[in-house]
Amino acid sequence: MEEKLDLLKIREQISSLDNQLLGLAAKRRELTMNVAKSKAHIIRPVRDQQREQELLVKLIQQGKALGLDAHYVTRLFQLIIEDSVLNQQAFLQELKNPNTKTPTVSVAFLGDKGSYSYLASYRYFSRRAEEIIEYGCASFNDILNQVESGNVDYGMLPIENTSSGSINEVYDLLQHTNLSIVGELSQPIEHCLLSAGNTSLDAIDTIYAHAQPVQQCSNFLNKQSDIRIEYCESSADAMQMVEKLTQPNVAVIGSEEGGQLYGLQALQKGIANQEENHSRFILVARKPVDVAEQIPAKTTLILATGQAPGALVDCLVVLKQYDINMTKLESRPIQGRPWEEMFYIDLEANLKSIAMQECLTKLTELTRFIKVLGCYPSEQVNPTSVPFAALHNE
Ligand SMILES: C=C(O[C@@H]1C=C(C(=O)O)C=C[C@H]1O)C(=O)O
Repeated sequence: MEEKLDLLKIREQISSLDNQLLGLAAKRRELTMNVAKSKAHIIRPVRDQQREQELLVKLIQQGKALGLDAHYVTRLFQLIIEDSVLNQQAFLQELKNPNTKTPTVSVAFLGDKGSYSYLASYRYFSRRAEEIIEYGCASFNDILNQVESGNVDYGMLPIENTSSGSINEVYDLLQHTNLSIVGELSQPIEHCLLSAGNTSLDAIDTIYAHAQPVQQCSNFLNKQSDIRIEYCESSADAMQMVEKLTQPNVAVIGSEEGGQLYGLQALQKGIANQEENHSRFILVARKPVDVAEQIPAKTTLILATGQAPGALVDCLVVLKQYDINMTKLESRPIQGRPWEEMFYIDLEANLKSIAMQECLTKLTELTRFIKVLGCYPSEQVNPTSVPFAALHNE
């Protein structure tokens, strides 16, 4: 009895401390927003990795004195710093594009509540809007139509995945749209096998899923004998189906978080081929945005070269001349022109920079067709590493 009372008391103390930690995290966030305001005036980059490293080394030392291990302190503060950087970026981006700041945004995404695109939309706008008007669509094409027609403000589209690669259908649609890419988001995709009610993996003979998760979980699926795959238009459709059927022999591939919206439970977690399974999403809108100078920017181009030897190399040499790093190069066939390719290129550059403008002029001379799909803030915040000595007591 005494032990039980003690447990309650200790838990109360823990909860009270957790609440204080949250209060401190909120205060820290407020201070970093003041830092962002100062950077807006003096035009300094949001990221200062030297300051981050100094901060981490000091915190590791202070943590050690309190009995906290170096890896724990590092991970904790890398997460806090990532949040700080992304919030500062969102703030400066709004300052640069005041017309895009609205408390309510309407977003088109694939599927219904609980789809991966739905979760990505909420995550992206959590720092940027107070309310989302959801617009679930049946296809990628429909998402673009909804934005193009002015029915919704934004469209969220998956573009690539660390297991299954590029999403070709989205690349092909981008060739013909007038929309601009205005943002990106990388989201961990944690596939689970979900079911309605009590059942076991052995009892499952039918799995409902979208084609992308099926590809990304092929190793797990190949190991299951006598399983039938029922393809659905989105993971949300698949989850709705399994919720409706409520049978012990059916399951669905989806996220645990999304499955909760349909009362589904995880029979098995982490079923993707790669443990680190991430998808990159792009956000499209009718008007392009300018990226604040303090933020690392990406520019996406599509271009077609002539059929001459080394034509693509000539374009890449121009990038080298202007010291512009390319983070992705993808090629897709051009409809009606057999064996000719359209190249999609992601560059680490701000479209408004002198280097990028000069580079574009040169590329235009070298290509048959060139179009800027958009310039947007890079959301990739690679954690600052700490020196080996700081981590290992030296
Ligand atoms: C808050 C700042 O901006 C960024 C975030 C940091 C943080 O959250 O501690 C540290 C350095 C910068 O990368 C700053 O420059 O001080």
